[in-house]
Amino acid sequence: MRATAKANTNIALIKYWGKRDEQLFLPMNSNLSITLDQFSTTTTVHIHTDRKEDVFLLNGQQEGAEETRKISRFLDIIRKQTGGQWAATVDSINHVPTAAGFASSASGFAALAAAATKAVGLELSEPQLSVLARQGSGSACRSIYGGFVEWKKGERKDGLDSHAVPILEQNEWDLSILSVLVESKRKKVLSREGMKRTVETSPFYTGWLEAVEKDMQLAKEAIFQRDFERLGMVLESNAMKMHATTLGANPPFMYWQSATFDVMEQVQELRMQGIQAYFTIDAGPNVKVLCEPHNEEKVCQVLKSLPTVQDVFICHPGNGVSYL
Ligand SMILES: O=C(O)C[C@@](O)(CF)CCOP(=O)(O)OP(=O)(O)O
Repeated sequence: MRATAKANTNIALIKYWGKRDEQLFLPMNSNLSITLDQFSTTTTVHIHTDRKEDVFLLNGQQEGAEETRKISRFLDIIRKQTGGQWAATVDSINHVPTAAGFASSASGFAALAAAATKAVGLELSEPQLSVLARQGSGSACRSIYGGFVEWKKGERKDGLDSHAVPILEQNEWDLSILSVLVESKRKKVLSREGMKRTVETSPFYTGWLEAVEKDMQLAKEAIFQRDFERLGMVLESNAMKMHATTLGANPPFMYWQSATFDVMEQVQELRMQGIQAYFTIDAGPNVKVLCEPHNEEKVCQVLKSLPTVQDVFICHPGNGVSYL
């Protein structure tokens, strides 16, 4: 038995930042993303009943014990549902620009959830698939759907109501998402560690939780009204608030590096010139700049001209998980 699935990565516009349950990957707040049409993972899962050990191949190379254990822990969730004794060979290819600092855990676990359940004949609904992908990496639950996606935080302790739901299909509103790769000087604090430390030690975290629900409401209204300026203002403000929380953590940390500031300032300069562009930043120095398609070339050319920008990748809203 085998199956292949493809999932695109996604960019959060309203951030998932903090867990209320570390084991089940349950978020403190609802959040919102755009699934991209680039940066995908294609995963093939082969099922073996004559073997006990899982094998994990990433971009053609067999991964070591630590990475394979993460995959096995995830597959154990499915094994518990199917009951059967089986092992898997997981063969994943990440289609992300080489040396690009873009997280592929979102597309990786979404593709794995889809391919593995298909391979063992476990028919899940999209919400159930999203609940499963979430347990690999929280943001992966959003990549099950395309376009604009909301991850509802849910209230249940078992997390069955904490999954993504589609807000707008990718062909209902075209935007340009420019992924800006900047020089990266130091090892970043991984998002899982970053949000844990922030929740546990930052006095600014309660302010984040008070503000994010309002940001969600404003962002959804702007999306339904196709109001790019209003969406841009709230997504940029939300990213700033998320990163502000890390400054109050103990020990404090900051994801931004000098090149990050160069891009932020350039985006604000573009707005001074009347070009609507807004930025968001995740757990690293790279910046994602959003603009309307008619400004895409101009914004891309200006960003590429910055000496500390290494590359710019143009994306648009993409589709959800698919089976090949
Ligand atoms: O994507 C967002 O909403 C915001 C972030 O990217 C900001 F950095 C966090 C993503 O966290 P993820 O990698 O999903 O964590 P996991 O559940 O611990 O695997």
